[in-house]
Amino acid sequence: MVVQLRTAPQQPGGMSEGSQPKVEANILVLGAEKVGKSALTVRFLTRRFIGEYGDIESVYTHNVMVGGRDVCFSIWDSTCPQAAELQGWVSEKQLRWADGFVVVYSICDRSSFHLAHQQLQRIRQLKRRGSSEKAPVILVGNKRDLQHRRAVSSEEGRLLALSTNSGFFEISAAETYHGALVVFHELLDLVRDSRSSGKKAVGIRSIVRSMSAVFGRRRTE
Ligand SMILES: Nc1nc2c(ncn2[C@@H]2O[C@H](COP(=O)(O)OP(=O)(O)OP(=O)(O)O)[C@@H](O)[C@H]2O)c(=O)[nH]1
Repeated sequence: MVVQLRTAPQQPGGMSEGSQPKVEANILVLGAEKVGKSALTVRFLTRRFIGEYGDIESVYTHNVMVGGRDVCFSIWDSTCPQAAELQGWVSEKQLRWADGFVVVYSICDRSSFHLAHQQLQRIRQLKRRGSSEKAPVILVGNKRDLQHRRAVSSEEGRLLALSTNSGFFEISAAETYHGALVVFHELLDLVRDSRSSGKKAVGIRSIVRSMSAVFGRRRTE
């Protein structure tokens, strides 16, 4: 079951105050069990770290101003399947729903890093509908405050992000709000970039289509 939660009242209509269209972004938060997916999400939504979180899968709707633009985030805080053979799995439904992905591992848990790798590969296999662009992804190494229990080096995280064309941050959802903020804002930038390059590609495709339609017609005349 996925619960829908709203953290701030939504404005009616799709336009923000300055008559700029509202930006909407569906963000899927993935990762192994207990890596801090909910802690990261709740930190971003409320600025708070509450320590213990339920294991109910939730989609939060959150309206916020980013760089003067009205943004509506829908954030799906997913749960990791219990069965070992399903753990790297990301469903078709999730992949199609999301405009961008946050893949979280714990720097203290090497198996969560392996799982993050599998999930990144699965996301990368997806050819996005209507776009040749890669899906925007941020890889997050969480629990940076637990340096004495570190099992995954920053370098390994950075290399994995580089090899999968993802952004990368190490953060502590427990210690600061800033890390969570940067993750979601950076991902929003990537989503917007990918949409505008998608539009350019569609624009070029439609020019090519019109030209071939014209030439095609001439050939048959
Ligand atoms: N020290 C430390 N603990 C953290 C941090 N983030 C989360 N935790 C703790 O890690 C545990 C799991 O956090 P959750 O946010 O519930 O993790 P999750 O990935 O959503 O868990 P599931 O949905 O049950 O898989 C909790 O006890 C949190 O308090 C962090 O940055 N540092």
